[in-house]
Amino acid sequence: MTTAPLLRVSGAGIQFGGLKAVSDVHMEVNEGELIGLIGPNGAGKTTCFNLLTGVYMPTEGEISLEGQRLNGLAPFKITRKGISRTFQNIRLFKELSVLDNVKVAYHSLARHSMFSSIFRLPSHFKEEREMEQKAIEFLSVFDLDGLKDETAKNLPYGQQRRLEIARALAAEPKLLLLDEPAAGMNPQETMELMDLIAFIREKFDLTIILIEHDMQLVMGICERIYVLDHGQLIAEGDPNFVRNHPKVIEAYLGEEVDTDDA
Ligand SMILES: Nc1ncnc2c1ncn2[C@@H]1O[C@H](COP(=O)(O)OP(=O)(O)OP(=O)(O)O)[C@@H](O)[C@H]1O
Repeated sequence: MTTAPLLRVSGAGIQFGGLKAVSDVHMEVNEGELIGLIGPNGAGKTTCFNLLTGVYMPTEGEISLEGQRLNGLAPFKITRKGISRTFQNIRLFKELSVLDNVKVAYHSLARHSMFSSIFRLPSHFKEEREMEQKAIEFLSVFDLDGLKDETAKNLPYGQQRRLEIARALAAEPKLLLLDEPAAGMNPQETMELMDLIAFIREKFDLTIILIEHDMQLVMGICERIYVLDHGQLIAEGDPNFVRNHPKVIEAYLGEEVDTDDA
């Protein structure tokens, strides 16, 4: 018996004016997979994430999650359906506490009504308490619970990156999209982050797509990799297949890249 993929991207693309930033992309991602999305600068990786999360509406093709079409849905609706993400440039509420950053993400899913919030009904307080408890649990996974009252902007860079992932997870996604989560981290932080990604994938039953420039890192943890160049998929397969693919080698020529075994 074959099971349907969690995410299916069929010929998706987007055109900005005369520029086809992404074109005819096909992807099938199964539940539980950890997938790499790589490609040279400007290849269209972030644009793909923007298509998957409703930031941009595809001008061609179709995107579906668990068989449900996502084209045209607003980003918050797509989050509710189960896709959340982090950004290449960290996007936190910098003036809020670490805890509040995670709680804000919960609020987008909260069941309590505007009525119960405005009139401060018991159900409102109960849900608030539960939310806070859950937020602290999330923070502890990322070793940030001890910093819950710290203002987000005061965290060192590596911890801000981890907080961003915690926040994305608070939306209880099925599919987590990580856009260069290790950008700006030192090698030690990067190693720790990769362990953390492997850990949260198991703990929260996640499917993950990871954009990352560090090839060694991608090759080390991803089972399958999609490679984009000039907005088009040029290769897809396991790390070994991809690192030896002539089109991939050609696309990366001129870029400093280390494809040695991780
Ligand atoms: N809103 C937009 N309007 C016009 N062009 C855009 C827009 N968003 C992306 N592009 C173009 O689409 C192409 C792909 O950009 P994208 O940021 O997706 O690449 P990338 O692979 O993520 O690059 P990098 O690795 O440098 O982050 C680029 O040529 C970019 O200029």
